[in-house]
Amino acid sequence: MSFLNSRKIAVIGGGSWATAIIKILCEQPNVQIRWWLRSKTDIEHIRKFHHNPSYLSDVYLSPKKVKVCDQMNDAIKGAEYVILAVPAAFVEESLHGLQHKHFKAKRVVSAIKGMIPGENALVTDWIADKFQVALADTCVIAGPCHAEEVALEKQSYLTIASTNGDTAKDFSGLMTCRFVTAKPLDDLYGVEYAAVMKNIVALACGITHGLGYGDNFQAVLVSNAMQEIGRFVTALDPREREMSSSAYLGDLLVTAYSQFSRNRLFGNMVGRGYSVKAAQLEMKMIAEGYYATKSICEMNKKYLVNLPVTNSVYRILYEDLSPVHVMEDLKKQLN
Ligand SMILES: NC(=O)C1=CN([C@@H]2O[C@H](COP(=O)(O)OP(=O)(O)OC[C@H]3O[C@@H](n4cnc5c(N)ncnc54)[C@H](OP(=O)(O)O)[C@@H]3O)[C@@H](O)[C@H]2O)C=CC1
Ligand SMILES: O=C(CO)COP(=O)(O)O
Repeated sequence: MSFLNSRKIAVIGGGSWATAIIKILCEQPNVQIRWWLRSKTDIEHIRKFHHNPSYLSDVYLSPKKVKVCDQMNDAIKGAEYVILAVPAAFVEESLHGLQHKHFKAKRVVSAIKGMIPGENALVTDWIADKFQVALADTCVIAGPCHAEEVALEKQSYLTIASTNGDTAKDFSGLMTCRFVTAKPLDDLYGVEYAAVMKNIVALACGITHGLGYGDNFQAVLVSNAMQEIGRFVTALDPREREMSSSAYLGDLLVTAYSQFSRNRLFGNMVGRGYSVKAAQLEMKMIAEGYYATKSICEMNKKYLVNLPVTNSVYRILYEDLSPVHVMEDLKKQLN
């Protein structure tokens, strides 16, 4: 396959998910990936040794398919798809200096399960607004999938959601390989909000686990939380959707129960008595649910949906209330 015929993809972000996505894409015979990451030392290391020293360092990154770039412009120039894989809180800073013209004739893929803090915007909405990209030229990568399991080539499923069926189908093809099955779906908002909210639930699961609650309680917490996510998503974007499918329930389950979940780990530290600041300092990785909790609670001032789990996490993380007391209170609201 010549360079001219290859699929050109830019990946923005140097963390575990960006590294895993590149591994998946490299399974395609005909891709050329340009990868922007902010760390100059990581860039140098990847150029020399073809592994990311900071995240998923076992993953081999073929130099035939992957070119690392320290300039954002070089990464996105000529790309058909631009995949955003930095935590939501750093999207604005990472894309600083880019304008509408840089996104012309490109489709933007959000691999992010978070909201732009301060603006309380979904990443696809924010991109559409800020860079005048048509919403139909955006899509999201969702579904229950931890980067660490991709690195181990454990069978995984992804959902590619877009309002544009052709984009969802085409990009699903690029994300399907020996160990990943990606399926298209047309519910962009529902999938994106569910992916944001499941992180908050995983924080709650971590907190209760850290406090000493067991599996019996967590099952009740997760099933109540699933109803909560359904209520919120329906209030914002009412339509028929199968909430028990893997893009919604599946992602909630893996994040709530997996040893690899950053959000669960963060919550667990808070439940065991770490302050929020100390837990953040302890973790190199980012727990999106921390930011999402604030965004969803602020948004909900308008929608007034009953969100007992999200409100409880907010009270612990942002009002500095005792996790013990907040969970005692939550217990009375579950069924
Ligand atoms: N990891 C996973 O399994 C999955 C993650 N996602 C989503 O992917 C997105 C990216 O997360 P993930 O790859 O896991 O992140 P990680 O927690 O693995 O890595 C953190 C990333 O954030 C960057 N970062 C940290 N602080 C800053 C800062 N102040 N300014 C700019 N960048 C900073 C790091 O860059 P540096 O190394 O230079 O510090 C690194 O790229 C999130 O929205 C997450 O929800 C979605 C599905 C699965
Ligand atoms: O979204 C994920 C798995 O589907 C990753 O969740 P964490 O960020 O909690 O690790």
